Amino acid sequence: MLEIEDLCVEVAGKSVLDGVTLHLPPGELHVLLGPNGSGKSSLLASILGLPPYRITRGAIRLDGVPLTDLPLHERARLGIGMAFQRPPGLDGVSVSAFAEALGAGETLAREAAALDLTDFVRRDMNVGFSGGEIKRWEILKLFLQDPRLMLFDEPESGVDLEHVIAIGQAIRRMVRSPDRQDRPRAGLVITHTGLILRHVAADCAHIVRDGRLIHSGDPQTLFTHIQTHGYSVPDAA
Ligand SMILES: Nc1ncnc2c1ncn2[C@@H]1O[C@H](COP(=O)(O)OP(=O)(O)OP(=O)(O)O)[C@@H](O)[C@H]1O
Repeated sequence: MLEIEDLCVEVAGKSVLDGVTLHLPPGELHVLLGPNGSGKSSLLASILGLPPYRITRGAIRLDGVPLTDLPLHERARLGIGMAFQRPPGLDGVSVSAFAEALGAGETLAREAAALDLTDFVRRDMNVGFSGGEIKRWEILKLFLQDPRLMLFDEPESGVDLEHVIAIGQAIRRMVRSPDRQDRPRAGLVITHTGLILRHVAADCAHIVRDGRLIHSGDPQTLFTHIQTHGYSVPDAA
């Protein structure tokens, strides 16, 4: 599904990713762990094609299709979607109008209830939403967009414990189910707190440090290791 090979990325003249290789098979959910400023969000932004991240070496492929020269809108058309950490408010674009434009009215009714957002459907997207409400809406937005490759930037940060369960279950439901064309999905989740790990049944975790992917392994084992030893390579700890 997603293949990242030897990826090097610069932003504002500074190297933020240095030789990252990561393979995400169809149907799987992987987790990115790492200290602040290590390059996790830069990796998601580079997959989606957000400016100002500049790929200087390496490749990103979705089902064998090279992405590195494609603009953001073409990557979105190929089926890449992201739940953003700090999305802007969109005055004049209501949640229900957005869903209708995507032909996803039924999905909105069903998933808004699951994410406790039923009362939000007439409101403008992210306008006046609290921090936790934004996080839930970003998950619901992905249900409406129906991407194949789902990127989640800290989906549970600032979310109360009850809604972390709803978000985790929604992520699991989305990633484990096929898209509307019956194709398998895959997901990549950034987490600091690890709370989401209890609910998403991740297949693999990767530690990113100083722009490098330094270790991959079982998510719960790596998270327990980090809580005790920090973001070191487990074998060397
Ligand atoms: N637009 C930008 N301009 C300048 N520096 C940037 C820009 N975007 C990212 N960086 C820098 O790149 C480095 C990696 O940032 P990134 O957001 O990818 O880290 P992160 O691992 O997601 O961190 P956190 O856990 O704090 O969210 C940081 O030092 C950051 O300041």
